[in-house]
Amino acid sequence: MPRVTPPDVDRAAAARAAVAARRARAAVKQSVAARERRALDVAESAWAGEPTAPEATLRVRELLMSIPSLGPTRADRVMALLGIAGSKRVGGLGVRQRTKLRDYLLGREGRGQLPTSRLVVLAGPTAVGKGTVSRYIREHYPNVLLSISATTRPPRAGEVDGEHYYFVSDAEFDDMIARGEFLEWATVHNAWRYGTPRPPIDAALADGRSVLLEIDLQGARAVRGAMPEALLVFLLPPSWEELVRRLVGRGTESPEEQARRLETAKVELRAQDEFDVKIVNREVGQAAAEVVELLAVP
Ligand SMILES: Nc1ncnc2c1ncn2[C@@H]1O[C@H](COP(=O)(O)OP(=O)(O)OP(=O)(O)O)[C@@H](O)[C@H]1O
Ligand SMILES: Nc1nc2c(ncn2[C@@H]2O[C@H](COP(=O)(O)O)[C@@H](O)[C@H]2O)c(=O)[nH]1
Repeated sequence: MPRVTPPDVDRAAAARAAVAARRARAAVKQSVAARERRALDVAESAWAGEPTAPEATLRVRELLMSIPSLGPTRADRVMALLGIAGSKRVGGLGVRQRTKLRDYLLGREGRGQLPTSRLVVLAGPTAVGKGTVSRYIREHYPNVLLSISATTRPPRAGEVDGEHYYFVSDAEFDDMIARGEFLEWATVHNAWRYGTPRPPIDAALADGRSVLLEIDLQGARAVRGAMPEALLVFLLPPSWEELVRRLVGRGTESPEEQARRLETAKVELRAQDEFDVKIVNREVGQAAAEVVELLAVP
């Protein structure tokens, strides 16, 4: 039997402590995984059983908070991202919300495979400030990847090709459609065509980087169809009167065009509940910060 000298005793104790710590960490991990699995089981049995069953009457917030790493703040944030109101009960969720919650809980189970990036789509009525908020993000958050659309509209003063848009001819736009290069495209305000090039988005997401698109309502709907995992954000004005003030104050449209856009805006505002998250653009910096926060995967 080898003699154990004092330094060896220290080393042996340290090794035993390290093994114990590893085991404790593994046990904690297992119990977290078990509680995540349990949260999913509770949700599934709520949806399979009676609406009055205890699982069904449980609030989604409480269900989420049964997961050890989710405190009240993170649970609220997850609910906002999933588009679930704070008061909702598990059994009261609609089909789409159930799918989102299920995907979220399933994603947590295999945390290793959970995506680290996200596609966020920012849309909203004309003149609400989509362009202004996007510009603010471009200037103040250089790490955010903003998709650059192609458009057949001519550049405005100060706009740079390849930075604000890819300014292309009608024929070039047709070619891009034919080559299947767009994630979505649309004719906006009955005037020019705009499209989101898909290859840079696929590359960024595969690389673990989130991407922000600032597009119109038709585009947002098309993205939802093509990539249901995208997060759709609707930018709202503080009031209808303020929206009119912004459109008229911008002074880039004729009175006839303003009237036409305001009619479209009424239709667009009615679509707000199709979106996962709503942000009111009261102050540009604040709205931009809220959008940027959504680009991080919780
Ligand atoms: N938070 C805000 N407070 C006050 N004015 C704002 C705010 N955000 C934007 N604006 C102003 O509102 C006007 C419209 O903004 P912007 O052009 O960004 O809208 P948009 O949603 O991109 O419009 P469109 O879809 O018609 O291109 C601009 O004059 C802009 O300076
Ligand atoms: N469907 C898409 N809409 C887009 C895209 N890029 C921009 N837009 C929207 O167009 C209008 C007008 O933009 P403007 O810069 O000419 O004022 C605005 O609502 C944008 O959100 C796109 O790729 N697809």
